[in-house]
Amino acid sequence: MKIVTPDAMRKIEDEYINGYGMDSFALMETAVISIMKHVNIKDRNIVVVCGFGNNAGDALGVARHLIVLHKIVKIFICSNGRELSRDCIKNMNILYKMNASIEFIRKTEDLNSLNKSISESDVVIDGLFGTGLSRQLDTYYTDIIKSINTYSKYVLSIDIPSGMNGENGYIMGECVKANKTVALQFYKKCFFCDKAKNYTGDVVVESLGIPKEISEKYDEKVYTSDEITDKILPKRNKYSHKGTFGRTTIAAGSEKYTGAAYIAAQAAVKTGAGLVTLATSKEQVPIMQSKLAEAMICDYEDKYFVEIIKKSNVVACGPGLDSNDSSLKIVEEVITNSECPIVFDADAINVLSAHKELLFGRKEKNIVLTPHPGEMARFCGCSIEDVNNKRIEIAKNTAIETNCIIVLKGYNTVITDGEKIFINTTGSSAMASGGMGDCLTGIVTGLISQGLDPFKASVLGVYIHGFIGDSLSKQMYSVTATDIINKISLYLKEFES
Ligand SMILES: NC(=O)C1=CN([C@@H]2O[C@H](COP(=O)(O)OP(=O)(O)OC[C@H]3O[C@@H](n4cnc5c(N)ncnc54)[C@H](OP(=O)(O)O)[C@@H]3O)[C@@H](O)[C@H]2O)[C@@H](O)CC1
Ligand SMILES: [K+]
Repeated sequence: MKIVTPDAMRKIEDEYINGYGMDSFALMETAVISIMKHVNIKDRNIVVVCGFGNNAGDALGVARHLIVLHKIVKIFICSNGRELSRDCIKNMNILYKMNASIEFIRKTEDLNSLNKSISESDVVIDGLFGTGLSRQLDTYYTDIIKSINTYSKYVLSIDIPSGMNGENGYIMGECVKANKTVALQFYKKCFFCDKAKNYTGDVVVESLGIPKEISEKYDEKVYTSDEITDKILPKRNKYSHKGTFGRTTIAAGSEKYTGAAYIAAQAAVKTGAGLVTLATSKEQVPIMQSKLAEAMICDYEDKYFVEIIKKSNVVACGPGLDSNDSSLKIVEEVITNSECPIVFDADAINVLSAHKELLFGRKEKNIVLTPHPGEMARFCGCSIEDVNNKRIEIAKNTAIETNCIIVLKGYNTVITDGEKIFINTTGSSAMASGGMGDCLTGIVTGLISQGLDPFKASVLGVYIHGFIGDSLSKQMYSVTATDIINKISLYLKEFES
């Protein structure tokens, strides 16, 4: 699904109303009806907190429907003297005719009534600000938001939790902590920023029926990954043989780290890569030979290592490497001897941070870097906090700068080729365990090996990795990389075209 900025949303709405002749109040009523689906019919006492724009207009429409359903509804308008939007006034006038309870919050003392009503309510409908919030809130508004957060039992936010900047997720002084956010028509970009989940609660998107040709015109090329993950895995032809599914080399492991190489190689095997060779350190060879039944093993010093890279359809490099000179040599060998796609992970990315020039001058955009925020920060020369605050921008700029595909891991992994951006929606903290990144590298590599282009393989690989984790975590308290590996081929069936 598409993800939009407030600016794009405004343009889409404007074109629909002013270009196509859609009635703005009818559009607001569509929003109202879709928000109503998320109000628990058992709730009796409802407080509706409104600002003065169209977010408030939506909230007033919701209030009207709730009154019709015989709910006890208290409406608070928090406009701080500002004139209400046209459609907001329309809804308010209908409410006056219906003898609805409407109070204006004008001064600090008025907050007492708001606090009391909220504490007696089952649910608060938050219609203070939506996509229109553009600057820091003053104390008039931060006090109202504090009241909601202090006294409410349950909050349903309309479009965006009030106080969150729809573009970058910044908290503009204070922000409503919603239990659920009903986003209108599209996900808003802010939902995928660091810590947004603490404020949005569960997010649901409700369609307003805006025609696709309008939204495509203002496409900012940011999507959730389910936009392309459905049925993109090619069907396995019954006449295929192991060569059909590609030759994969995994350059992983060092004297120091053992498990990562095994996990990455085994994940590639289980994803369906045809012929997998693990190149590893000399000390690891006998151990890996006994552990990996379906992969061939060689060591980095072997002359076979370069030969196999040259013959490969995809190479993965990095899991369990060390960040020393011998790792640099391995990374150089991988890059200089291959035209095929490469997936660089872990210490290979750390090595490349100091040797970005190795990434330049490739004919095709077929290198995938899969950093976690720490590796991304090192690669970009910024702090982890910077990365977390601007995940989408940093991933995109790095993709443009390096001509690589970037998979910035973490909650809502960002996958971008510098043009399109996909944000992953699968996976959870149940998967926060060692080896998960190595497993992901193996899955992405295994998908590329079978002919998927590196960008699609990255989007699908991240999605499947989290999807399996989510499914397993319904029955398991924590999920390990081995749990995922054991289930990959079973779950991949669901993604077959
Ligand atoms: N898109 C769609 O298709 C549909 C959208 N709909 C709904 O409309 C919502 C957007 O409505 P909106 O544009 O009227 O803005 P809203 O969020 O109500 O804010 C109100 C005003 O606040 C102001 N303001 C900004 N910062 C401020 C601050 N710090 N402190 C004080 N004031 C501040 C700013 O005005 P300014 O002061 O800049 O003139 C702004 O205009 C959207 O989220 C959705 O719920 C649906 O009805 C139907 C279809
Ligand atoms: K809101």
